[in-house]
Amino acid sequence: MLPLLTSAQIREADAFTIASEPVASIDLMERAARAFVGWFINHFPDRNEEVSIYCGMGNNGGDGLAIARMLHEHGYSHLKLIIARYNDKSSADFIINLQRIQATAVPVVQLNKGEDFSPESSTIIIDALLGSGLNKALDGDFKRLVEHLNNLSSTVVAVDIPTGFFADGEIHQNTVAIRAELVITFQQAKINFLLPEAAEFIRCWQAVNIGISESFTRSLNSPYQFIEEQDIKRVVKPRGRFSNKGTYGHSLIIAGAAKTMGAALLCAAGCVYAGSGLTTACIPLSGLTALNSYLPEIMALTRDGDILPDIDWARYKAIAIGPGLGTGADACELLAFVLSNFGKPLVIDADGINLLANRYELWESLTEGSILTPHMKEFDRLFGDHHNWWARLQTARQQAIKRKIYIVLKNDYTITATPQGKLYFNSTGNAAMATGGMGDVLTGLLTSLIAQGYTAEEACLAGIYIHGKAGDELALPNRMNVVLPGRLAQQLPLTMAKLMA
Ligand SMILES: NC(=O)C1=CN([C@@H]2O[C@H](COP(=O)(O)OP(=O)(O)OC[C@H]3O[C@@H](n4cnc5c(N)ncnc54)[C@H](O)[C@@H]3O)[C@@H](O)[C@H]2O)[C@@H](O)CC1
Ligand SMILES: Nc1ncnc2c1ncn2[C@@H]1O[C@H](COP(=O)(O)OP(=O)(O)O)[C@@H](O)[C@H]1O
Ligand SMILES: [K+]
Repeated sequence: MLPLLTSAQIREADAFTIASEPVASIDLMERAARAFVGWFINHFPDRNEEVSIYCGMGNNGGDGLAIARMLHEHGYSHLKLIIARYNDKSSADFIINLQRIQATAVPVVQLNKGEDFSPESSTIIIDALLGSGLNKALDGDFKRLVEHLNNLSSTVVAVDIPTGFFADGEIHQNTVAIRAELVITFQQAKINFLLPEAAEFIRCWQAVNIGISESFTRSLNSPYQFIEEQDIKRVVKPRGRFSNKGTYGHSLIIAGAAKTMGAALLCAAGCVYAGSGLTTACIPLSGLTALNSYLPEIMALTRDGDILPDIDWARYKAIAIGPGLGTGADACELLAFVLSNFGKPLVIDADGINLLANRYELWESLTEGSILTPHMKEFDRLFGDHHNWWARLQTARQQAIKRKIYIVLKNDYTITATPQGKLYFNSTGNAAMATGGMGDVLTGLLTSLIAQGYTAEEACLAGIYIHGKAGDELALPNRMNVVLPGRLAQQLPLTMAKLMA
């Protein structure tokens, strides 16, 4: 698990590393610049390309100066350095690096307050204007310069953070920040890189290690954590010898309606392919033929109008409710019936969530440890409108703590909020998975893991990781534009086996 830090915590971790390693801050800057240059050279190996490096006067600017010097040493022959002298103070390490670059042949241009910009012909721009020291929205000269740079057709590579983009906290709709093709960021992704508001400013990012103290970083006990493959490998367990279907639990999927049977089928598929020993689907009678022909492995418990199904609660180790269920009175009665009788944590998705949003009294019977898997719209239906993702994160955290539940907020980087107040960001998955029914497969997968004896937290973290990883395995090597949910379900056994190896 990689802890993700706020800007304030990053400053603390930098200071701790400087004092305890010990390393002089100018040498830490040198390390950061070297790490940046390593990646830059890999991506842009042409030494004849015109590169302009825009520097502020703080440490981000100091990095830019060191980067320019190193690129010069690596033979980049068309470098230009532009220093935006918009602040009254410069940092000590900026001044040292300015002296070092002035001893080279790299041309340096100064931009003073209010001054017009000279034409820019470079194909690559390195943005080292402002980094994690950003303390207010851009205005005045910085705003003008960033807008000017964004209007060019050059490729922008940002140092640590695109200038104007806050590393954490709310991103407002009218934010002005550098639009970077690539951000080479120090030590760890910044929290806001993982939220959808980043899409406008960050095409892709790469974190480079600069040796910030890992033990100190962990000791900060950040609520924000980034899931790594090794975390999941530690959790998933291969099937044992002498095991049988009873070893891997019985799951019940309560889903589907006459015209949304597909949701029930996909959810059941996610469940059975993820290894549930037995899977029963509680579906309307009209869907029975479809179920039997799509997945003969699944047993059926049919529903008939508003008559509540006869569920033998003790048989099931895990129950999911919601995909394609509808939001009518029948569905609502059914949800209330399950909530008050099962007595164990549930996985609630889709219409199950919509029903909870409409009937707040149902929350009362929600068992602690249950898992809710809303996408953004379902989340806002449950907890009210949010104007940005940072606010949504805070609500997810508060609600997960208050109700002692797991909230899996689905997105590019799906976020799991836990009753302990952690927010885990998932790193797998891709846009080929943005297809109706994909969430149904995830619900089945989570239910399956619970039936197999994983804890709710293990099921959430491993489930979302495996789901995204299966999507990556299908889409990325074949450059597929779309992956269908049914195909993804079929991939799960292979994805899981690889993680268990
Ligand atoms: N502290 C360290 O040890 C390290 C820092 N590094 C670099 O240092 C950066 C942070 O440096 P700084 O803390 O000096 O901050 P920045 O270089 O991001 O910003 C410089 C100063 O600009 C001013 N400023 C902030 N927002 C502004 C705005 N909207 N308009 C005008 N002025 C504004 C602030 O006074 C701020 O301190 C990181 O992003 C990273 O690039 C790296 O060298 C690695 C090591
Ligand atoms: N761009 C993306 N990157 C990563 N994962 C994605 C992306 N788009 C969709 N997904 C995943 O696909 C699933 C979609 O779920 P959901 O919106 O509930 O779909 P549905 O309700 O149609 O089944 C989620 O698990 C989500 O994380
Ligand atoms: K920057």
